[in-house]
Amino acid sequence: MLRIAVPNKGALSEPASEMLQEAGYKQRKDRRELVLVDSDNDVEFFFLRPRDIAVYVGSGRLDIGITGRDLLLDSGADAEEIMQLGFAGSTFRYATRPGTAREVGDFGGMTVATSFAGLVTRHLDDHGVDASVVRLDGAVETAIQLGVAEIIADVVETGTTLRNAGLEIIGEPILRSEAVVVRRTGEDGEDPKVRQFLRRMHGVLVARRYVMMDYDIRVEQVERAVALTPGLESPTVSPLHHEGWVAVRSMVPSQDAQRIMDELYDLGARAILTTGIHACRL
Ligand SMILES: Nc1ncnc2c1ncn2[C@@H]1O[C@H](COP(=O)(O)OP(=O)(O)OP(=O)(O)O)[C@@H](O)[C@H]1O
Ligand SMILES: O=P(O)(O)OC[C@H]1O[C@H](OP(=O)(O)OP(=O)(O)O)[C@H](O)[C@@H]1O
Ligand SMILES: [Mg+2]
Repeated sequence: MLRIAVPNKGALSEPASEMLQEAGYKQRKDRRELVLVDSDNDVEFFFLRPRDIAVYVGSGRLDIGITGRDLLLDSGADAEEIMQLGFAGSTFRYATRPGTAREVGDFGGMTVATSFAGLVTRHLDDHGVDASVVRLDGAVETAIQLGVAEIIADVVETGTTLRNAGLEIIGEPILRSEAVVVRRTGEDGEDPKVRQFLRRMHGVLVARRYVMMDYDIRVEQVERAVALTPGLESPTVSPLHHEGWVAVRSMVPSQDAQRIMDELYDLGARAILTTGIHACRL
């Protein structure tokens, strides 16, 4: 049975469970459930604190886990990223009150407050900066107001939290993060259960990002139309009863679908339809 760690709280929890559900796995109905066996799929889910997931996986107690890249790197656990999941995207950045510092090189002798002490300590060392790091559990923005630190390092999505606290971002992102699947470093990449899990998750990503597009077009225009809808491998072109016309079927990125429909229409395509993809294996 494949043993998978899933975030039980926070920004990663709901989107991770939604994605697993779309991939056909059973998910918990009650947030207090800690372990869930999905015997149909031969999988056991362990709902754990996001910060602890890389530690469990790195210790070899669990096969794989879903966590944030920032949490994985902060943990220093013996685990590595094997797939990007495209949600909980954020940057990890330094911020301070205007006028305090302009770049990491100015932090010498100052104190940096963060919930990601591992990441920050490493980043300061890499830049040869001698600053102290104070580890806090969350809401680190307030550390500056209360005089605990001059600088903070925290997760930034829209930047609203920092703006509301009167802080400004300093320098380039320390890293760009998103939800990822992790596995113990150097584990066998060919484990069929893990491969199947990753294929299912990849199927969800593709189903979310693409729609199926169908249209009818005159034979003379097929090449130009197909250039607009090349699909992932090659579009299906079938004869129509109406002579001189063909039907084309192809996957297109959802975000481009309306523009492509307009362009196909201008080429003379008609009966242009898009339908959602429920699930897929490529
Ligand atoms: N606003 C956000 N947008 C995108 N990702 C976020 C956001 N806040 C946190 N994350 C991501 O969620 C993970 C942190 O999860 P964690 O549960 O520890 O914090 P949280 O979501 O802020 O919950 P908590 O309420 O416990 O602080 C990290 O990978 C982080 O990058
Ligand atoms: O850039 P923004 O869109 O404002 O989002 C980023 C904020 O969201 C998270 O905080 P959360 O609300 O989870 O509170 P926390 O500090 O207690 O973790 C994160 O820690 C940042 O503070
Ligand atoms: Mg938080």
